[in-house]
Order: sequence, then C-alpha cells, then structure tokens
Amino acid sequence: MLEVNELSFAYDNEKIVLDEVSFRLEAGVIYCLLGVNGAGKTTLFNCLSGFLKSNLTIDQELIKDKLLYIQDQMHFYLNLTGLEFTELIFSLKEKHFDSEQFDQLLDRLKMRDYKEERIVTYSLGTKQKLVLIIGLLLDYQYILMDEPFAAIDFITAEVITDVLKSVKEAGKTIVVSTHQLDIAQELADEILFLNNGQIHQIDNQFSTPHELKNYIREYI
Ligand SMILES: Nc1ncnc2c1ncn2[C@@H]1O[C@H](COP(=O)(O)OP(=O)(O)OP(=O)(O)O)[C@@H](O)[C@H]1O
Repeated sequence: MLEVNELSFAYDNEKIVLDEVSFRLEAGVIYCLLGVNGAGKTTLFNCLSGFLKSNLTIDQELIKDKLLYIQDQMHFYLNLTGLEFTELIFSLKEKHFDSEQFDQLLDRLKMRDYKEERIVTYSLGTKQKLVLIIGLLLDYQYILMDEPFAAIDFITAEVITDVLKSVKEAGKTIVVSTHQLDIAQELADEILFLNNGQIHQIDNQFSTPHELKNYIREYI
C-alpha cells in the first residue's frame, strides 16, 4: 500500500496546485485520476515519482524498483526498432527480457507487424502501445500512467482496458489519468477526482459514464 499524506505543491510559490492532498493506493486496484485541464494530474504524478520536489518524503527504493511512471510525452530512439528499443530499456534497467511475453503482448495489442519496424515510422498511438507493453513487461508494483488513452482508438482502448484489468488481478496498483469518462467508468475501481487542489476519492459506483459526469459536475 502507498499512503500519501498532506502532499502540497506550488510552482515557484505561485498558485497552490496540490493543497495537503491525502489518499491511499492499494494493491490490486485500478484508480482513474480525473480533473479538468490544469487541475494538477501531471503535477501529482511528477510529485509521486520524485520528478518534482515536494513535501513528500520519497522512498528511493520504491521509485527505483517498484514504481513506474509512464509519462504522456515519451522519448524514443527513433532509429531503433520496437524490439531493439525494448531490449535497450531492459538492459538499462538490468532486468530479464522475456521475449515470449513480449510477443504475446504485441499480439494482444495488434503490434506484431511493428516489432521489427523503426520507431520513426510509428503513429502516436503505436508509440503509446509500445510504451505500455514495455511498462507491463517491466512488472512494477505501482504503475502511474498519464493519459495513456489519449491517442488510442476505441477498439484498442477496449483491449488495453482488458490488459490493465488482468494486470490488476495479478495484484498490481494502477493509476491512470484520463479525460475519457467512458473509459474511467469502465476501467476504474476507484475514482480520484482532483479539483481546486483537493482530491476526492470515490468508489466507482457509477453504472454509466453519464452518472459519473453528473457526479463530478457537482464539484466543479
Ligand atoms: N512547469 C510549470 N511551471 C509553472 N506552472 C506549471 C508548470 N507545469 C504546470 N503548471 C501549472 O500547474 C497547474 C497544473 O498543471 P498540470 O499539467 O499538472 O495539470 P493537468 O491536470 O495534468 O492538466 P491537463 O489535463 O491539461 O493535462 C496548471 O495551472 C499549469 O498551468
């Protein structure tokens, strides 16, 4: 379990983005992080992963070995193929690369044809899928994902939703930020709604995206 207590953050002492935010992340749970543009979702991820210095005490072991942060803007070596890039990440992280599991995930996300293609030829959504596959293969306990569905078509989004649910069943903790309420309502066990520097943690009791939207509107 990861417990965050009274996390506060402001950029250059300007407006407070996170105002004594507290919440817990449990094993085997998917959280969807929601909030309007500029609410502070990326800032929260950056604080949790130690990219931004806040009042949070960062557990270095957690950051290094247990927590994976998949940012919305990823950097690639564009001249490498998907396979080469994945192998490079694994060698940098000094982790064993399981090529069979890699192939299975490529198949599941309809990525097999891209395995030997250079990343420069990938579309944005294809790059996002590669990052997701690498993230899942790295097998971290906590996976933070900033808008992983942003460039993903709805068919692939369904596949990714299923993949994330099976990762959750394996006891991982997943936090996904998204603006897509249909995905949040389908995917989340719990909603983390960020608004005016505060987090509202809500059970996903909603049977339709519309219900979730109406609930959130009450806060804004
Ligand atoms: N490097 C920065 N310097 C100063 N202010 C920043 C910086 N990055 C973000 N902000 C401000 O902090 C606030 C939170 O931004 P953040 O990017 O965390 O929001 P977000 O919820 O991820 O937004 P979006 O949904 O648009 O991606 C915004 O007011 C933003 O303008």
